[in-house]
Amino acid sequence: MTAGLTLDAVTVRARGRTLLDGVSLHVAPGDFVAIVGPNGAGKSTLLRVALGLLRPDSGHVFVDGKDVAALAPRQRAARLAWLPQRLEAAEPITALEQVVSARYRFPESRRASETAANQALAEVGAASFALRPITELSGGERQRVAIAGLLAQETPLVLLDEPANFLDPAHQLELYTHMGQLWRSGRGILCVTHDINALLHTHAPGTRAPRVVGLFQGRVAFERSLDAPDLGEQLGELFGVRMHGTSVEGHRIFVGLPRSGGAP
Ligand SMILES: Nc1ncnc2c1ncn2[C@@H]1O[C@H](COP(=O)(O)OP(=O)(O)OP(=O)(O)O)[C@@H](O)[C@H]1O
Repeated sequence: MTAGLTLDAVTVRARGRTLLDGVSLHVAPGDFVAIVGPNGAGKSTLLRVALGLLRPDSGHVFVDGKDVAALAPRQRAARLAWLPQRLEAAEPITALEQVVSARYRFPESRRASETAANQALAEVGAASFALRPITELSGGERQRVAIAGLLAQETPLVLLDEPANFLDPAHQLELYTHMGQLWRSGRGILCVTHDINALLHTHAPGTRAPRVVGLFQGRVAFERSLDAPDLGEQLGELFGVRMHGTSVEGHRIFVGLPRSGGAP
């Protein structure tokens, strides 16, 4: 059995268009894989197919060696947690209730679910609004409640679609630091992001860096370590800009500049 998430030559078509074209990818326990790419490249589609929400037209998705489509909902919930890009309009349940529901797969008492949910809410700094209806929370507060749900689900694989959406800079930093801790605790993390620089918060300089996969028009354009010398060049190609790398406190950060070198 191959542990983790495997996409094997996955192709997805919709309305006569190819959204993913022969994508192969493996996220093992203890891997942090960031997916980057222009708008419409197929990043969210890749996550949806990995979760079994979308069936590939060809190719396969395996979770711990089993076809994701063959997993019962509880089995899937035991292995994969997902933070979607857009949080759906919700019922006015409390934040605590939402996080408790993320534990439905556990055969445990209500009290045990609430204890775990309260702990997860505290970890993301959301304890103070645990009893407020989620429909009354700000975008960033709701995002933190959703992240608490991910933590409470306690899965070996965590799939994130632009997790820093709506978060202010302090909470973005906290979020990526937290994801780095989850990664080092042995989880496999697949994270779609537009902010390559936010990834530096996942690890200390000189320690193992996340892998970065560039997606372009449904195909894998490159796969590199975040500290690869030519990553700026690859990112520049991907986004059609110049990516200037500069060092800050031992981390390399990237600044996008126009190709011509003139003013934007
Ligand atoms: N159900 C669908 N039917 C037809 N086209 C779709 C469908 N879902 C997505 N698409 C198209 O597939 C392409 C990839 O969409 P996807 O949401 O995966 O992109 P993305 O890389 O996540 O983009 P963004 O950075 O803007 O979030 C887009 O052009 C989108 O319009």
